[in-house]
Amino acid sequence: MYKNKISIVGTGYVGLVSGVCLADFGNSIINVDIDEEKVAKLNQGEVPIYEQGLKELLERNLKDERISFTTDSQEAMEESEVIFIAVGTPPNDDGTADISSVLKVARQVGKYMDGYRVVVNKSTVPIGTGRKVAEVIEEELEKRGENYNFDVVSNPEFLREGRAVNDFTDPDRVVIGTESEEAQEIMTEIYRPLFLDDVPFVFTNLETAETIKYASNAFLASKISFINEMSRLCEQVNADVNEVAQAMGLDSRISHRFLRAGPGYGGSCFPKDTRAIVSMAEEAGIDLELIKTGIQVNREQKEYMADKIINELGSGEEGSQLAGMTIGVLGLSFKPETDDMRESPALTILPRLIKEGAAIQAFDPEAMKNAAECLDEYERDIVYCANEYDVMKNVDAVVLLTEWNQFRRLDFERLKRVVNQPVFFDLRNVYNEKEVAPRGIRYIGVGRAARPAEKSEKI
Ligand SMILES: NC(=O)c1ccc[n+]([C@@H]2O[C@H](COP(=O)([O-])OP(=O)(O)OC[C@H]3O[C@@H](n4cnc5c(N)ncnc54)[C@H](O)[C@@H]3O)[C@@H](O)[C@H]2O)c1
Ligand SMILES: O=c1ccn([C@@H]2O[C@H](COP(=O)(O)OP(=O)(O)O[C@H]3O[C@H](CO)[C@@H](O)[C@H](O)[C@H]3O)[C@@H](O)[C@H]2O)c(=O)[nH]1
Repeated sequence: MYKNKISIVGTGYVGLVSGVCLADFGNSIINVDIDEEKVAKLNQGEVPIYEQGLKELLERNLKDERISFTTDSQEAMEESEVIFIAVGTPPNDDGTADISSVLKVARQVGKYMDGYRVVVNKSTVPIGTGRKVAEVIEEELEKRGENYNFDVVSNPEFLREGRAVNDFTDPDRVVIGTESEEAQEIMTEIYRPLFLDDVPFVFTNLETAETIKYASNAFLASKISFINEMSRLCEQVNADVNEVAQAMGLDSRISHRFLRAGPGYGGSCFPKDTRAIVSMAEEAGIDLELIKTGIQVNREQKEYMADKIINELGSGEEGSQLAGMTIGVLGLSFKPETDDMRESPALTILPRLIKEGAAIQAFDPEAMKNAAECLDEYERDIVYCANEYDVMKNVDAVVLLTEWNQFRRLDFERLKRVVNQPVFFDLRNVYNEKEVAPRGIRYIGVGRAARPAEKSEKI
């Protein structure tokens, strides 16, 4: 049985969730970060991100002393035979992934290791990075005149924000890319509860594992762009995209998952990883046309949603279409159950509405602090409200932007009483025209059948 300590460098979504969950699997974890404040809070059991179930799991494993947090990477790396790299790989301006933090950690491994080490890349890194990590470690060892043995493993992470603990502890697969049998055995021990639970393990080489991560994200992102493009067609031909997606999904080769039309995908992964795979393919002389088009469709979809609102409500006067109007916005994060605003459709749609003269009243259960930071240049145009019904007060339209559970059962009678104009844009197709329109509220979804002519006049 594998007994040594494991270092996990990085305490973001991936590093922290991996650390806490692997501790819960019975491993002894040292979680390292350069952020002193974060480390101090984590040692007190405070979780800096909003993630279901994480706090309870952290508290339990801190109490049982299976996990600790530190800024001292040297001590952590000296004490651990296995070192996970889970630091950020943000996009450079040209779309390529910035792997400087990953290589920095690799350099530290080379500096501090004092025996055999398994270095596990959990960050999403360009194909070939595993080999670079090995080179950097070799360089450092050479400088020291040492010749310790080590293996590099690619172990990409597939968790979703908001469901991270669940995804980590009940994954569809675990991918382990390494040519070393010893490292493979150690990795299997670390994930032993999943291995025993018959979770599929994919053992492959470094490059294949790195490619699996990008290919998976690019496929899912393209699937969303596909249905979003279909939604535009549906609007023109009196079809309903929800029904189309549902029926398509009944074909098990297609599956209905990730086939929900909406305002476009956001978040820290799909936008960044699709751009990165396109860049790395270009470097390899390959033009990923399909993925490039998916990215373009997604960019357009966010604008298309803003156009939808402006065209429906606007005066026709370019630049001041929405002058004097107030629009209520429900949800700001890129998806429910997270406070993450990265690449959220709200960051495209709200500025467009404001530029056309609208004032915004908005509410999000978790993301308002982050939203206020991201949208600080529009500070004077956005009022952040206490709840969904305050958002609706005296507005000229309500826009459902993120499908938080509490927005899935709105009191439309109350909405009608407090709004100035009863217009409801449902950008996540949570409702449908049949249930909303009979209450005297104009309903506009995404890719839904065009309304009958007599109902389509503006109110
Ligand atoms: N967020 C997700 O849902 C998700 C899912 C799968 C994969 N990924 C990938 O995992 C990686 C990490 O993503 P994240 O969302 O956890 O990032 P994040 O930005 O939330 O966290 C990164 C953490 O690493 C720390 N850090 C940076 N440099 C460091 C260093 N040299 N030493 C120690 N700590 C350092 C930062 O302080 C930060 O706490 C990325 O490559 C990302 O693409 C993310
Ligand atoms: O049918 C769908 C499904 C998702 N989305 C949008 O797609 C984005 C991403 O959603 P989701 O995949 O749930 O969130 P992430 O946390 O970004 O997770 C993705 O990115 C992670 C980081 O790489 C991967 O680990 C996960 O497997 C992958 O799902 C969000 O804006 C969603 O609103 C849709 O519009 N329609």
